[in-house]
Amino acid sequence: MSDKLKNAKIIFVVGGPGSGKGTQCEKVVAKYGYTHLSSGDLLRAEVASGSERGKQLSAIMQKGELVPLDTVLDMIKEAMIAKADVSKGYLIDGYPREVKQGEEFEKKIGAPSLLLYIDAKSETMVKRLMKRGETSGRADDNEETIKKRLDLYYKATEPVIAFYQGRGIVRKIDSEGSVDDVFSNVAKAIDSLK
Ligand SMILES: Nc1ccn([C@@H]2O[C@H](COP(=O)(O)OP(=O)(O)OP(=O)(O)O)[C@@H](O)[C@H]2O)c(=O)n1
Ligand SMILES: Nc1nc2c(ncn2[C@@H]2O[C@H](COP(=O)(O)OP(=O)(O)O)[C@@H](O)[C@H]2O)c(=O)[nH]1
Ligand SMILES: [Mg+2]
Repeated sequence: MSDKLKNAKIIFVVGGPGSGKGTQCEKVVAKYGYTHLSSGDLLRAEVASGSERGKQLSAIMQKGELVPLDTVLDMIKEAMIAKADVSKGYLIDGYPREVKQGEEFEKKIGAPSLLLYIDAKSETMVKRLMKRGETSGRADDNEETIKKRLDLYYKATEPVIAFYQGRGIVRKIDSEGSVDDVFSNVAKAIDSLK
C-alpha cells in the first residue's frame, strides 16, 4: 500500500500553536497545488464524528497534551494514500510534534525533503490564539490550554527542529510580519526545492 507514497514529496510544517502554519499552508495549496494535511484538523474531524475514539481524543486535546503517536500517524498515512494519485506533494502541518513522531513517520511513510519552521514569539502566538478563540469554537483556544500547548511545544517540538537541522533541510521563516510577507519567504523556500 505505502508503495504509492514511495516517491512523494513531503514537507513538514512545524511551529508553535498560532504561529500561522495553517494560514501559510492554505496559500501554498493555492499557489503550488500541494495537498495540505493538518494533523490537528484530522483529529478534530475524528472528534466531530462522535466515535468512541473521538471521545478519547477530545479529552486529551482539551488538556493540550499529545494523542498517542500511532493514532495520528495512521490518520495521516490514510489521508496521504487517498490523495496519492493526484497529489504534487504533501504539506504535513503540525507534525512531527516530537522527535519520535518524526522517526516513526519516516519508517512508515518516507523522508521529508524540507521542514518549514514557522517562527513567531510566544507573546505573538498567545495574542493570535486568543483572537482566534473568539470565533474558532476550538475547545483548546483558551488561556489555560494555550499555556500548556506552548510549554509542550518548547519542550517536545523544538527538539524536532534541531533534529532536522542536522540534516540541513530546515528553512526558518520569520512569522512576525504580515501574512503576505511571510508567504513570500515560504514560497522562496519551496522554490528552492526544484
Ligand atoms: N501530531 C499531533 C497533532 C495534534 N495533536 C493534538 O491536537 C491538538 C491540536 O493540534 P493542532 O491543531 O495542530 O494545534 P496547534 O498547533 O496547537 O494549534 P494550531 O491549529 O494553532 O496549529 C494538540 O494540542 C494535540 O492535543 C497531537 O496530539 N499530535
Ligand atoms: N498578523 C498576522 N497574523 C497571522 C499570520 N498568520 C496567521 N495569523 C493569524 O494567527 C492565527 C493563527 O493562525 P493559524 O494559521 O491558525 O496558526 P497555526 O496554529 O500555526 O495553524 C489566525 O487567527 C491567523 O489569522 C501572520 O503572518 N500575520
Ligand atoms: Mg493549525
